[in-house]
Amino acid sequence: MATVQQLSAGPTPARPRSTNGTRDGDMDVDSSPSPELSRTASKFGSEPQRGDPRIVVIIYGDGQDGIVSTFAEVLGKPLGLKSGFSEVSTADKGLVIGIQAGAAKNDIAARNKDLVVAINAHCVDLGMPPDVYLSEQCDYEFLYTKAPFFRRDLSRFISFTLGQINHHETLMAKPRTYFISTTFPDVSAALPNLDILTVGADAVELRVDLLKEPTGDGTYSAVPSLSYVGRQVMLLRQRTELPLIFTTRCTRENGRFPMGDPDLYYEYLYRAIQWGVEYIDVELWLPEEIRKRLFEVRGNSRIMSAFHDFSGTFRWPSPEAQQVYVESSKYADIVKMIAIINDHHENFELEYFRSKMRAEYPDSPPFSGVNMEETGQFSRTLNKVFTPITHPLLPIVAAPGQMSASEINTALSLLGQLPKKTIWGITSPLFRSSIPQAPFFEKCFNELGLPHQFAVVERQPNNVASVEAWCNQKNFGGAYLSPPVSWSSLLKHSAFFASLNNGRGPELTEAARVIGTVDTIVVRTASSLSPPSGPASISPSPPNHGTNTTAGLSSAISNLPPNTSLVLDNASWKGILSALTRDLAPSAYFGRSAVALASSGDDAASVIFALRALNISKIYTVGFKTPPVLAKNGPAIEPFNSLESLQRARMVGDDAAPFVIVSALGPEKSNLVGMLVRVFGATGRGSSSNNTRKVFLDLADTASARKGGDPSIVAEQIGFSAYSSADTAAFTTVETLRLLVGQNVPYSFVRLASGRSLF
Ligand SMILES: O=C1C[C@@](O)(C(=O)O)C[C@@H](O)[C@@H]1O
Repeated sequence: MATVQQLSAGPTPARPRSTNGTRDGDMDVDSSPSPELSRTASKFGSEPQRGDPRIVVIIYGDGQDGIVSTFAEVLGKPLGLKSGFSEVSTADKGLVIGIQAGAAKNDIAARNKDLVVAINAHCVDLGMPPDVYLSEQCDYEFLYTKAPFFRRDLSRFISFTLGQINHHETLMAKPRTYFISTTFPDVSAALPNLDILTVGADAVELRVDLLKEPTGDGTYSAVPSLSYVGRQVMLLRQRTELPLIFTTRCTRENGRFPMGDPDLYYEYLYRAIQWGVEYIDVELWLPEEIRKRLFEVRGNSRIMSAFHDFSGTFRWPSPEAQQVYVESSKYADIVKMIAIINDHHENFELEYFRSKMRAEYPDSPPFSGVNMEETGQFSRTLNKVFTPITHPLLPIVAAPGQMSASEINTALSLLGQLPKKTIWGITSPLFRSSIPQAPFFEKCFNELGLPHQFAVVERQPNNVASVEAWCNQKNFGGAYLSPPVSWSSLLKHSAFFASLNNGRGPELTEAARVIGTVDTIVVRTASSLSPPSGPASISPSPPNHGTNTTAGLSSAISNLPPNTSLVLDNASWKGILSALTRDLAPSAYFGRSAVALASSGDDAASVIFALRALNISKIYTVGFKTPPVLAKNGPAIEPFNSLESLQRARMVGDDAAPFVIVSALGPEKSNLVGMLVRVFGATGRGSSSNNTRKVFLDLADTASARKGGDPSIVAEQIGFSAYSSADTAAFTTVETLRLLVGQNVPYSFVRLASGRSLF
């Protein structure tokens, strides 16, 4: 199962090694060989980890003890209240402890940092700032509003700060990443348009130096106060699931943050770490001890070292440029260098610098390097790690020459770097989607300036090999398959697929291999095969296409362009995982048991794979036989094959009773599903000792006619949190788009664009 990331005590969990954009071949899941297939080495970057094992202590304000139970619920732990840190002992392991703010002040400084992690939870409705002493002393600070309350925000905050989720490795393994530099004086203005603004972005930068805090007399404070900034971070995080980048750009580097007092930077940047901001921009000019300290105390946040040269005399081939790179690398998870150039050829000098640094310092962090102004725009199309982008809806561009995602893609396509492809949605007659997919994909492509075409086609119902007609084309750009198809029958029946890679077949991700079915076919070209900042020596072995034959199959002619490889993947398990962890931290699931309902092992496979990623310890199954590859090295599997077995599962102690029920049965089985939900709902809440609501996920198509009532309504009535196929479908679409076109489209945009209300 997922590797356990052990974190050291104190605010400074051990530094996970920077991936440097390289793909790591290790997967902790079942790894029995499938020799006929070449496997893609994909790491569970965003797969849940156990994270920080310390006791979580929530400091709460007067009358705000409700927030302690919400934290406990989200973490899936029982809670206890104490009147000081000195009362917390190892006997409290496994609990979430609440301490009232007044009492916490007495001994927070003397707390045992190896034992507890202190989180100051402050409701901004009660006024800002929070108690200054507590803010300084705590490990992390959670700012929230009571009405509306955003549980997703709390779940993400606590999962991130405790190291249960972290998207950095996944992002660095993407062929290209972008961040949008917001330039609003007050982010409230951005909130209504945030979904559209962030299409194509992998992270959102908050330019703290550009925020304008009104002083009340018609002017603005020279530096926005931490109170103002904290509220802005909170507002942004409540409305976007994307990682944030916290930037205090100085006056010399095109920003407004004064340079007179470097300690001010430490104060703001450290507070951003405490707020659980994912990326912290640390300027290179800051004194080394400040950069070093920030790096050491960064917890799970990642440091983006930043260097800008506006002099016009900076030269990429100079020894100074290399020195800047080396110095930046010392305390960084990403190195960013940005300069004004005078001539177009200097863009090529930057490219040479990029590859030289990669070759000379293969272990240094991923490098983001671009040039400014119009002359430098070419470099913005070539940079692959966190390219800064703008959007027409922003008040100003954050730097001269910034381009939007759409402009970058348009430029790439004009330069022949992003050839027009056809992407297919391959369905079969029985699986026509209730939501028209073509207009949605077209909308995304339009918004992103992608030249591709999208079309939905129907394959023959009993002939999986018929998909090859769309895939074996020169301009094939990838496909999603709904319903998914078994990869083994694809290889068995399709001469084209079997012949790829010299007869070894297409690449197969670990998820697709274990789940057994494929719902996404990704096209990899030689350039997209090598990660953005991986060692220069990595070179993909070009597959030999053309006239390969495999035993028992006639020869197949591949029409794919040379140096092209196909990857069979499965995105749906990620959709399930994301839906299950939207409002709960992964730890709420660790070690618990689950019920999975499906009418076949194929339908259940992605559910089991997702439950396994959540470290579920036991799965009771209904209606299917678990495929052996999934049963191996995973949670214990117990089929409900009699009333007695069901009764037994009901009677186990509360903590062992099923906590999550996932049904992949069709809408015609709603009666049965509702009945089972009632059976397990009757055992009450998550356990006698904690108050986490149980979870029910119904994967039945909500638009189809049901037989019997809606089991989600039943579930909610008896105290479950219920999620539907619409939730998983939107998360799966996010993943599918990421896989097919390499671009991030926010979940909220997907829900909005598919005509559904948000959350
Ligand atoms: O560092 C950068 C890059 C940038 O300066 C640009 O050139 O696009 C824009 C800034 O907002 C960001 O912090």
